[in-house]
Amino acid sequence: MFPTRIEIIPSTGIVDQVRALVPLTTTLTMTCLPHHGIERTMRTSVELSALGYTVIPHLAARSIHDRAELTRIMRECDAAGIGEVFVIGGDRKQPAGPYGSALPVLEDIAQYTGGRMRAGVAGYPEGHPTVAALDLLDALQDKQHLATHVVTQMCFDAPKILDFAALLRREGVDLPVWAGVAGSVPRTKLVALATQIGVGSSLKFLSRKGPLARKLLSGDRYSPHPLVAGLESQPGIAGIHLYSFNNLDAVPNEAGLASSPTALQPALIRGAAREQ
Ligand SMILES: NC(=O)C1=CN([C@@H]2O[C@H](COP(=O)(O)OP(=O)(O)OC[C@H]3O[C@@H](n4cnc5c(N)ncnc54)[C@H](O)[C@@H]3O)[C@@H](O)[C@H]2O)C=CC1
Ligand SMILES: Nc1nc(=O)c2c([nH]1)NC[C@@H]1CN(c3ccc(C(=O)N[C@@H](CCC(=O)O)C(=O)O)cc3)CN21
Repeated sequence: MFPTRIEIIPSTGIVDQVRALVPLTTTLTMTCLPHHGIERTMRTSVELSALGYTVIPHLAARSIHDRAELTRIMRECDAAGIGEVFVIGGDRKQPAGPYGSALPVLEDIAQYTGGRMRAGVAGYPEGHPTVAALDLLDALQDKQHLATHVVTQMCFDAPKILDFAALLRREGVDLPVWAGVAGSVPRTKLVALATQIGVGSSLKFLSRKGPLARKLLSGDRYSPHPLVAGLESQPGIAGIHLYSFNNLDAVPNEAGLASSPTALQPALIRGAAREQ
């Protein structure tokens, strides 16, 4: 089984929800949305870290107000025992401060921490709605000496993720690739979220593709099970980054795990606890 990390959104009440449903040994990654800001990501990360979880805050470059804020964040990470962050450009149209993209944030983090902070960066197996594929590849090549791994944007197609990992190798990017996979969330919610983040067309394409693809989207909930199985059968992927969208509930009994694909999310959440 792949090592698995669970991405959560720092919504109100999430700390109690995580505490109730997710094993303490799990690695969690904490989204940074433009309307939340980084402070909320950091506050929730520090709280969960204090409870004993391994937490990876997302630092959206465009949401950082100034360099002093970044040094504050690094100090908070240090005090909380947080040794890894995920550095992303961010969805804010206009940067709040001096950082327009991930690279200068990675550079400052490396400088402030003497290279001790591990940092993930994003990869796009299906491209990006507004940034050209070559620009994204250039950016990855520029960032790789400061990064420890790549996490892929949500994608619904195993061959596309594997091809992307192979492309990175050919282009000289040797970082481990974690596959970004949507968790078991209600289908209508997934379609809305995928559209919002610019991967809606791949999801719609999937829904027209064939019996297996249709099965993924049939019923009330998306199931990541066939996608994860498709990745597991091939080399090239370091682990699963599960976009849970905070659907951490519905932990079934053990008997349900082997046969029910919708039970995969709880299985992955339990599996995530074995990453360490
Ligand atoms: N994959 C993920 O998990 C997430 C992806 N994003 C999206 O990813 C974009 C790029 O972030 P990274 O992959 O870290 O690339 P990056 O920050 O390394 O930048 C790569 C290229 O995209 C441009 N860019 C970055 N943010 C932009 C924006 N908001 N609008 C227009 N151009 C932008 C940069 O100027 C650069 O040419 C974000 O702006 C956002 O749309 C945001 C949050 C999470
Ligand atoms: N472009 C982009 N931006 C992102 O923020 C992002 C990606 N891509 N790809 C992977 C994940 C998925 N992300 C998301 C996207 C939307 C919600 C979401 O639930 N949005 C709710 C608001 C939640 C809240 O405010 O508490 C919504 O209704 O918009 C969560 C995580 C974060 N990441």
